[in-house]
Amino acid sequence: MEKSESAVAKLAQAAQATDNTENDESELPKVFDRTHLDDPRFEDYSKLLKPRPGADFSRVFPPKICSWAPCGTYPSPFKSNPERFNLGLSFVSDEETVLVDIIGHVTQPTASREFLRAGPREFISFHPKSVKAAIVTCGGLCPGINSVVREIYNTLHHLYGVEEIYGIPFGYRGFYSPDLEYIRLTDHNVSSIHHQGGSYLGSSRGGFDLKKIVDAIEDNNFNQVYIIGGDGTQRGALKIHDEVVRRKLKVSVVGIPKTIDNDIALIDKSFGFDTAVEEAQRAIRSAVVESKSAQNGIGLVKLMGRSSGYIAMYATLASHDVDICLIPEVSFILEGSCGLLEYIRSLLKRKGHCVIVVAEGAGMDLLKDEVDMSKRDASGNIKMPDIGLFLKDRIIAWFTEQVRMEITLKYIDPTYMIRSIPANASDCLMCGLLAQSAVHSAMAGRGGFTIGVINTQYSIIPMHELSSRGRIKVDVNSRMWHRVLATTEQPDFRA
Ligand SMILES: Nc1ncnc2c1ncn2[C@@H]1O[C@H](COP(=O)(O)OP(=O)(O)O)[C@@H](O)[C@H]1O
Ligand SMILES: O=P(O)(O)OC[C@H]1O[C@](O)(COP(=O)(O)O)[C@@H](O)[C@@H]1O
Ligand SMILES: [Mg+2]
Repeated sequence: MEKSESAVAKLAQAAQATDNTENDESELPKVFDRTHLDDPRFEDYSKLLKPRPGADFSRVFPPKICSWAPCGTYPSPFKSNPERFNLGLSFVSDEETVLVDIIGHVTQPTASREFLRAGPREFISFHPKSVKAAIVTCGGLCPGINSVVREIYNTLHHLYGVEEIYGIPFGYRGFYSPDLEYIRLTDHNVSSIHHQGGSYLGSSRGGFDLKKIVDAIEDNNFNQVYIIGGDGTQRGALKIHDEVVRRKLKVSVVGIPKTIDNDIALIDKSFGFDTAVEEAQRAIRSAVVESKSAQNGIGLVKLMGRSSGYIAMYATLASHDVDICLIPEVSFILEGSCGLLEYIRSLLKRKGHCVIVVAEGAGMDLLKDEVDMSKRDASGNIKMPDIGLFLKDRIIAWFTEQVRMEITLKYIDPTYMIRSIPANASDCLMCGLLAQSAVHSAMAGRGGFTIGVINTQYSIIPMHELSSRGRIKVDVNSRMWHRVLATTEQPDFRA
């Protein structure tokens, strides 16, 4: 079959012939007429499924837009053109779910929350020519943001045939700031952004104004809004979704979790985290070299992690060279026989050198007098004093003034270097799949959801499921933290 005769082309012709507006969807080929909101088929599919025998499963599916705004139903372009779109061979149905809790116990009944599995659907709720998409990136940088933006564009444009895709500049404020212009995304301007670190669209903290943002969405006729950001951003995305539902707008609000800190609940890992941990190895290796090359050498590396120590923990485990790992979740004391300083002295005596990794949020109780709760960034995050510099000064002072021992301490702070680089291969892969999953789910008419990887499966998570859980922290009773203690052999620095 000639490409011009493909189903996509036919859909496109039909759409153009009807002036591309939502109201003209009635002119487009439809599989069934699902525009009546009282149609029982609009019900959340999860309610129609029978419970699994002998199991306590809790299905949590995101809403379908057709439950608050009229939608059509169209065949996926992959369905009617299998020779071009192999994806049509692997449709995912709304009966496929992903279990959150997969570790069982022989004496316990199986029970788990259960989310919808992401993937292309056989039928879609947006005619591709009626889609006007917006993509926004908020919060701190993270490797892979550009890969996500580019793949959302590519999936919308090249797989579904969507023409109008815009980037919102500099985070939430970009929706409404008069001095900022939306960026029309094209093959040309996104072609190589995945090779660059940072955000091609720009990002920012603060600037969340619900009314102005949803007014902008409504005034500009955006009907798919992809929001890439961390916990704060996702909380904002849920508010936008709720307001969209309140106004009964046919808009799919989609979250893609982003944070370098990997502290988002439920999901296996956030994109960019692997890359950051890998880049942190370079700093740790430098610290090892410096410390080993000096008499009584100490290498001190500060890594990101304002409220959680995942980067420090994984970087420590990956390096196998770290003697002490300090994270926000575990308090420590400096002085005394159980203190950090005495332990450093014992390491120098035993090994001649030592390497310390400290997460930026560690030891805040030691710095509590310096924490000024009124000093916050635009998103309300507390500006914290520098634990790395504090430790450096205290260690040098203690050895010089109290122990009277000559040491060489090299302090390495790669903070922004680990997040400003492009994503590594495994993160690039994840970014691509997250973006594709996000687009497939939005095209299928879901709204108010976040895409995440759960037990290696790409899943559609209702936004409130993430927002209600907030940021997670390292569990100091977990096997992972116990592995850190086993690898470093560090003691408990608590009195
Ligand atoms: N509770 C919230 N409700 C609405 N918007 C929020 C909330 N918290 C943060 N935001 C907005 O989300 C964006 C990013 O938040 P921030 O905390 O800086 O980064 P991250 O999303 O990575 O956690 C900012 O524009 C901020 O104004
Ligand atoms: O200096 P900035 O840009 O505020 O970013 C620093 C902070 O951002 C973080 O990386 C987390 O923020 P995000 O969740 O936005 O990625 C922290 O670990 C770090 O303290
Ligand atoms: Mg945050």
